[in-house]
Amino acid sequence: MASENVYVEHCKGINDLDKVILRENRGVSAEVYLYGGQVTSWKNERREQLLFLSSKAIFQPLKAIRGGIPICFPQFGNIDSLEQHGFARNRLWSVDPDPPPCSSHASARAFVDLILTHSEEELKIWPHRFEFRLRVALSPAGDLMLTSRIRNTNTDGKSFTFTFAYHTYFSVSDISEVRVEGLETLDYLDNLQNRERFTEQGDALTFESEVDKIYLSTPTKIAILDHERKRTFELRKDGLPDAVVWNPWDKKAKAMADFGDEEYKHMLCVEAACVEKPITLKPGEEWKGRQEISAVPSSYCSGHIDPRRVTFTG
Ligand SMILES: O=P(O)(O)OC[C@H]1O[C@@H](O)[C@H](O)[C@@H](O)[C@@H]1O
Repeated sequence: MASENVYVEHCKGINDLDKVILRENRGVSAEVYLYGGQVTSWKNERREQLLFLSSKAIFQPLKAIRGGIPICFPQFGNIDSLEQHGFARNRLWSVDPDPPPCSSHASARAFVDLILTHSEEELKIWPHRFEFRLRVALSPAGDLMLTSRIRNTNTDGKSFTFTFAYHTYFSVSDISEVRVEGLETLDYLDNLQNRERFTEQGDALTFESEVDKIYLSTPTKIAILDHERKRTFELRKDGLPDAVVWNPWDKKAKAMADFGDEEYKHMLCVEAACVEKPITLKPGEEWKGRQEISAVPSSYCSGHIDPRRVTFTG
C-alpha cells in the first residue's frame, strides 16, 4: 500500500470501489477512482464541487461513470471498431506505490499515479501492448493537473495508433448563462452532422441547444465563463490539439438512463483531445498529453482571457 500521508488517502468509495483522495491547503481536494482511472470530484477551498457528476451515475463495472473526467483511450467516439470512447474508462487501474517525483511540480505533494496496461482480454480487441501512466495532481492553489504518458510496449515491432480525450464534465450554474472563449473562428467537425467540417462564428460560444463539436487545432488555453456564479474555468492543455464541446440538451438527456432529465442545464463538457490527427507510436515510443484546470473568480468583465494570468505551469 502506498505510504499514507495527509495529502494522499487510499480508501473505499461508492459500492466499495477503491478511490484516492488528494488534499491540499485550505480544504481543496480531488478524488479519483481506480475504476476507469476516473476523477469524480474536484473541490475548491469553499468545498464547492467544480465537476459535474450525475445523480444517476452508475459506479458499477463495466459501465462508465457519468461525470468527472472519463479517460477516452484508445479511441475517442465511435468511429472505429472499439466500444464508444475505448476501454480505458471501463477497466480497473492500479496504483503505482512508488511513483517518480513530480518534475514540473517540485512542490506537488498531492498526487497519485494510476497505471493501466493491456490485458489478455484487451489484446483480443486491440492487439497492442501498452503502458498508460496517468498522474493526477492537485496543486497547493487547487489547480487539477492530469498527465497521461502512453508507451508502446509491443515486442513484435508493431506501431499502434490511437485517439484520446480527457472527457471533462464542468459543473455550471445554468448552461444558458455560460460562455466559452478561445474557440471562436476555428474549424470544427459537427458530430450532429456526420462530422462535417464547419467554421465557428467570430464570438464566444453560447448554448441554446444540443451541441457536439470537435474543434480543431485549438489554442493552449480555453475559458469557460459561468456568469451566474461569477466563476471562470481555465483549461490549459499540452499535446492535445483538439477540443470537444458537448451538451446533450433535453432530448438526449431523457434518453440517458444514467443522467437526470434536467441535468443538462448544470453541466458542459469541454474535452482536451487528440481526434483529427490520431497518434502513432513505434515500440518504445511514449506520448504525453496534459491538461490543467483552474477555477477563478470571473474578473474578465470584458470577456477576454488575461494572458498574464493564464500560464501553463506544467
Ligand atoms: O455516453 P458516452 O459514451 O459517455 O458519450 C457521451 C458523449 O461524449 C462526447 O464526447 C461525444 O462527442 C458525444 O457524441 C457523446 O454522446
